[in-house]
Amino acid sequence: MLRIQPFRRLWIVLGAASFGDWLGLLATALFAASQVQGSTAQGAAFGGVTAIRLLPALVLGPVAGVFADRFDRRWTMVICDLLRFVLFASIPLYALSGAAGGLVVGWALIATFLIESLTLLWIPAKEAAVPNLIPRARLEAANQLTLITTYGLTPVAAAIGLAVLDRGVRGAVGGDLPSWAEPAQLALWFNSLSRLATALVVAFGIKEISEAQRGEAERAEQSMFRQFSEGWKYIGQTPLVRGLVLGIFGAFAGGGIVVGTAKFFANSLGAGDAAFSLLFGAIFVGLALGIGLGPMVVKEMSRRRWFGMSIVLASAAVMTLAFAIHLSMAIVGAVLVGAGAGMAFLAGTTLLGGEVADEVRGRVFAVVQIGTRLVLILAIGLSSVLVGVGGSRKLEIADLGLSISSTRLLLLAAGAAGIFAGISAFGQMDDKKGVPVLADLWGSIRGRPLMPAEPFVSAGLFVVFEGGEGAGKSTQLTALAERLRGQGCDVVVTREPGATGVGRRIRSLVLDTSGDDAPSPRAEALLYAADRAHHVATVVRPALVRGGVVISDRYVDSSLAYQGAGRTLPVDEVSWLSSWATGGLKPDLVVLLDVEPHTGLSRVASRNTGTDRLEAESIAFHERVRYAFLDLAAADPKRYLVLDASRPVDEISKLVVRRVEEMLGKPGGIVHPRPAQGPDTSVQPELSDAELVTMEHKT
Ligand SMILES: Nc1ncnc2c1ncn2[C@@H]1O[C@H](COP(=O)(O)OP(=O)(O)O)[C@@H](O)[C@H]1O
Ligand SMILES: Cc1cn([C@H]2C[C@H](O)[C@@H](COP(=O)(O)OP(=O)(O)O)O2)c(=O)[nH]c1=O
Repeated sequence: MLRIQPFRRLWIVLGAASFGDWLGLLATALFAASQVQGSTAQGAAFGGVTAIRLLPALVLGPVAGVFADRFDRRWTMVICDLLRFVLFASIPLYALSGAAGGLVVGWALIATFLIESLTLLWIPAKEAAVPNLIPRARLEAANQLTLITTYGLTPVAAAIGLAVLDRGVRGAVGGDLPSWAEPAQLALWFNSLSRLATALVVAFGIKEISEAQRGEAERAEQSMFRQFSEGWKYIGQTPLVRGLVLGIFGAFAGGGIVVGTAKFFANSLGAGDAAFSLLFGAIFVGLALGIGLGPMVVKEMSRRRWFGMSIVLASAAVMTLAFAIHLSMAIVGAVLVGAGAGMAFLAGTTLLGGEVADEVRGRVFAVVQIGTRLVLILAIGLSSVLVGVGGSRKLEIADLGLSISSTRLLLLAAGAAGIFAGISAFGQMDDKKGVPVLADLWGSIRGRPLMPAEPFVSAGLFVVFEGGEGAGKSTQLTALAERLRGQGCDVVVTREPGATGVGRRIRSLVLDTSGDDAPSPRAEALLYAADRAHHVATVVRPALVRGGVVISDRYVDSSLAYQGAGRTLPVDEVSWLSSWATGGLKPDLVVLLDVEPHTGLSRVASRNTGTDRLEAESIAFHERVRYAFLDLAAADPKRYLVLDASRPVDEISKLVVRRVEEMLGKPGGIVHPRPAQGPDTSVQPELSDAELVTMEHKT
């Protein structure tokens, strides 16, 4: 990642800036703690600072994103940072000037307000710019790096730095610090300088930010108000963005409730302040695990699905907290809450960056940023109030001796609400509709995510004949086709391999070769799959769409039996390959003509057409093939008609015809099987421009 120069530069300066921010936060906290006594006063101080941090969001929030989309993002960032440089430095400078304490505090509050306002303009510009600096496929890794730096490395470094600084300086000067060297002051100096550095680096070192920003012309044309309303329209009308926003807000509301109730929750476990810190630590460990290891676990899973699932995981973990009766349970729950939240955070940021078009990205990020602040603070505030009001009351459930505290009820409710938000977000943005969720998750973890079935509506009937050599497939197939044609059906008779031009060439590659020329087992499997892919795309699907009856001599099961059982390739891999080739198309009916290999092979021999490469295999090979077919039929009996192929031709064909006519005659038609699933070919779907941005530009 760091080999991409503009990104590297941005990462370094942002790391430094984030270090400064954390330093400032910690130092301010230290400072505040030493200044005020008692929980009420601390609460008031907290409230005051919170209000100051919230106010800019309310005032500036609506336009912050328009700024990032309308103006050059590089200059937006540079100007904001230069102003922040001045503002940060002004606080300790003013203090040094010897002004009265009250005035210094007053100016600190005003400067904080201004700095926060600038931050609100700066963040959407930065967030919207980053995706343009990196290839889409690397965006997730970039986000991982940034999130770990911002929430993992720098806060720890800041805490250590502050402790060392404090001790070191105090030790050196023998206890009494000159005022300029107080940690809070030093943090402000550092902050100020890091902002200057960021401004310079962005201005001179990352010109790419301006170059990559598109939509120059229309930015100037549209009025700001128009851009503002279009941004909202885009968010409201694009299911992906709607889902993301909903999910992120849900997650933050849940997180807020957890934070708001944490103190009481620790008490309800009968553990003290140490438990409180442990639980918080556990959440952080979980966050780090989720962000650091999440992508490795789910591998190629659809990021849209991962996002929804992570929110459900975090919320379910919040619910388990409600039932935790022991600290150890609560810690496991807290790790899971963190892991789910971390994964959702990573997936969400990556989706926002990668799938929201450049022109509106700033506005979308602004809404997310400001919305999350509001939701978080509301949730923390409301839940602390609720817990405070209801905390003392405990409902004793009869003889069980269980008690329900309002803390736990709140956690339960938060978890339930989060699950609801996760599921609705999932539904809004699912890019693999119809693919079972748990199977997809399991497949992804094993490195083989399932594939969404190709959109396709079959109006016809797809019948496949399977069986060993000489079982009588061609004979029966011809009989069935004649019968149906006689009834006026649109019948397409086809076969694998070799029904198409491409297929005929593949067929001769795979069957007419021998010795050193013969394809190896894996090559053979791929050749059959290639034939099948082309066959399905050009013959089978079009006929089915038209409403025809397609009758095929062999299909997927032959690969499973011959290449899987016969050649002993892993059957699930062969199956996966076939469903990739066919886009998941399954037959409506498989007629399996079961025959002893001896019988079948002797019929073929008496046909006197010579033997192909597979017919020439050993009897043991053909035995394996036969039992593989029978196993497949046993696993899905409804879809198979297994017939004893040693019976006379007419007897067999009567049974086949009866079954097919039954299927065709049923009012309501045929119940098509659910498509088979194979590998996911659309991991991060490259959306077309039309999907990417659905804003019309009417003049
Ligand atoms: N039920 C049956 N009983 C006896 N012989 C059969 C039967 N079905 C087919 N045959 C004969 O067996 C040979 C192979 O049949 P064919 O339909 O070509 O099998 P496949 O297509 O499965 O290889 C042909 O000569 C055919 O006439
Ligand atoms: C479709 C398919 C066929 N085969 C083999 C089975 C057959 O031996 C051969 C060709 O099948 P087929 O055309 O049915 O030959 P025949 O008319 O002699 O029965 O290809 C596979 O091994 N895998 C496959 O996926």
